[in-house]
Amino acid sequence: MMNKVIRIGTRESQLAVWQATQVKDLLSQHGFAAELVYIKSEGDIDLKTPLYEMGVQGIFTRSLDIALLNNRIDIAVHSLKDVPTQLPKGIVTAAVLKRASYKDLLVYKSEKQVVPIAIGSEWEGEASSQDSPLATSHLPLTIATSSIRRKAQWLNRYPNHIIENLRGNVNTRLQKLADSHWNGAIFAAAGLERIGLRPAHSIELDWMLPAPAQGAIVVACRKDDQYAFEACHLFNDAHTALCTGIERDFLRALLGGCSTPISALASIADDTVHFEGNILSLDGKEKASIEKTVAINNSNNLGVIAAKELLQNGGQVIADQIQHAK
Ligand SMILES: NCc1[nH]cc(CCC(=O)O)c1CC(=O)O
Repeated sequence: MMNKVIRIGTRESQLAVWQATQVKDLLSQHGFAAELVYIKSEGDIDLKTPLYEMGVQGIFTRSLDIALLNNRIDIAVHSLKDVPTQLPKGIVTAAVLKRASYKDLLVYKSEKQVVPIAIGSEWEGEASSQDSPLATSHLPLTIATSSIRRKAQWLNRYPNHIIENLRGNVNTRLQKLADSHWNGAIFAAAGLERIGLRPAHSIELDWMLPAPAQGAIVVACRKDDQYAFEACHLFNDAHTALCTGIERDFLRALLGGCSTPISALASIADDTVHFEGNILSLDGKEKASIEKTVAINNSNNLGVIAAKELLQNGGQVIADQIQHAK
């Protein structure tokens, strides 16, 4: 059985291929042969069952889910933050890899103009914007991102700034920034660092809370494929799996898979889990936050409990607003 070649499905972007190669190397280190299978688009797939019946949802993960269910690949490698909280029927998580940087990163044009604002740690948006020299002394920046979470958090802090839309994979987005008049654009640090494209003119946004599971890679396999599951589970990182599980429980309990400015970060220190989460209105004007620390062996329901508390403390109003706007 050890000579079976595990087929690793990946999308074709540089980042996706890097992540899939990482999994291939891990399998190889554990004595398993594997090969990459490039899955192009949904168009070339022969499948009779309507997607909604299979519960296939995510735009980034759908074609790989279908390839898995059609037995064209044995495992699929995803950025966990792109994976809908509800996995399709018949697909399970085989491993979550040790998390890289969870942070959001601002790539900027002019250091002098942008960096003091990006750091901006001496004031907190609405709380003290009157007495902050930063809040009043700078011209509004134009920042590019297509993430409603990043947009809402930036506008919450800097209400007079301008957010421009920026789509595409990380390579395209960097090029678009270079060709634009924008002051900067926001990326996941992990995405740029993995493929060696983090520019020198970039800075981490320590005040910005990441997307649930940002920076973590997940391996999915068919539920009945014990061989693939056991092979990949050898490099499952228990702490990352626990933290991203809490973050995704929080997301699911708040608004299911809907596209909403929801952020979450769980981290482990000694024997405790620290959790921070928030939900913002689309324009960034409204914000509700939650923070909790519990013992690690008491953290099972932390995501759901934090979501419930957040809903009771201003989160529900914001969630309703967003549902209404749809
Ligand atoms: N939404 C696209 C996406 N999905 C995963 C990453 C980067 C890697 C990660 O966050 O794990 C990115 C790029 C980005 O957000 O800039």
